[in-house]
Amino acid sequence: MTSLDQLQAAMSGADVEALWVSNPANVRAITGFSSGADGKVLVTAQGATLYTDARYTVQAREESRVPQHIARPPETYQDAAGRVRGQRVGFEAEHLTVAGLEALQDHWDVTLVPTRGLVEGVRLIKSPQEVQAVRDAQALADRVFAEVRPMLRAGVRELDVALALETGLRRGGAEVGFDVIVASGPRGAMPHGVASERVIEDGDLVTIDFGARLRGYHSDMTRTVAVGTPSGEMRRVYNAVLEAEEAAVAAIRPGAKAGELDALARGILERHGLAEYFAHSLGHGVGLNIHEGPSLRKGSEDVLEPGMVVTVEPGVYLPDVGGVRIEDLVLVTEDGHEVLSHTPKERL
Ligand SMILES: CSCC[C@H](N)C(=O)N1CCC[C@H]1C(=O)O
Repeated sequence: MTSLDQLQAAMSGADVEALWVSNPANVRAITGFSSGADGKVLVTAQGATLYTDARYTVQAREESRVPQHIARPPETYQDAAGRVRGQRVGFEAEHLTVAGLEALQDHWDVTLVPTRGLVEGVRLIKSPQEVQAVRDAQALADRVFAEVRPMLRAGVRELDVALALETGLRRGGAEVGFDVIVASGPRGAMPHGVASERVIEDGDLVTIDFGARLRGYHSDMTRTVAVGTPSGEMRRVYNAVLEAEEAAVAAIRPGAKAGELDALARGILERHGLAEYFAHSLGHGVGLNIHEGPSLRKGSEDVLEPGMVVTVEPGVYLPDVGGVRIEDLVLVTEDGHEVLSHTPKERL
């Protein structure tokens, strides 16, 4: 759903006449072809061509918004060579492998120019259809969380909670967006504590971070829930994280500077003496990739615009003790924001 016109304008700004796109999500963004990992795109002033192989003839015809050329290397490169001879051709420096670059050098009579973030820049602002896909993915995740919430009790393995979430997402027609994080008790100190065999205990806080992928688009949400009564220390941590999260969400609007949102959340945790345990950024954009721009991190100069979809997910991680993270998925609107994740947050 990426606008080709916008991409061609970005290419001009980067002083390239053509662009060789190898990043799977970028291939999908330009063409709609869902097997982006088995495709490449050549964008020129005339338009875009999807290159993929004969396993995808029918699928590419059904899905792609741009003309397709079915071939395998080296024929792929030979066909593209004729379209770009003598030009300045950009390649995606952050994604093309060394072998991939060598293949271009071997087959093309062009000036190859490393580029960064051209397609990603266009992907920052979601179209209405893209927003709908993220919205639908999150609505499914909210429904699945509500179904699974009653099983969060002492005696249940983290793995079984993850399996129930995964099954719910799959039954709902989605893929599992990323490895489900279920981090209970002391494991909560691991921001990426994917579900383990640990058995949840009475008094644990359990951090659950999961998302659906629907029509290629992700959702992302974290809730930390109490099983029984957690310690006073962990309840204080929970309430501090909740305060930081709610304040940062409330500050989301067009023109907000991503670095300042991070600083706002970090400042609240600082007041609670917890900033040193906030071990990651405040959030990130979400779309075809679970992590994409804009970046809501310390020092980020990204500025929010309507149509961006971002997470707000402060966390505090106390080694050997436990952790808390609370995350909402938020759409930046013309006059502020809309929270897309509707799962209630516990008050401890
Ligand atoms: C591996 S995908 C993780 C999704 C999660 N919501 C997330 O983005 N984070 C959890 C810890 C911080 C943040 C991250 O930067 O990975």
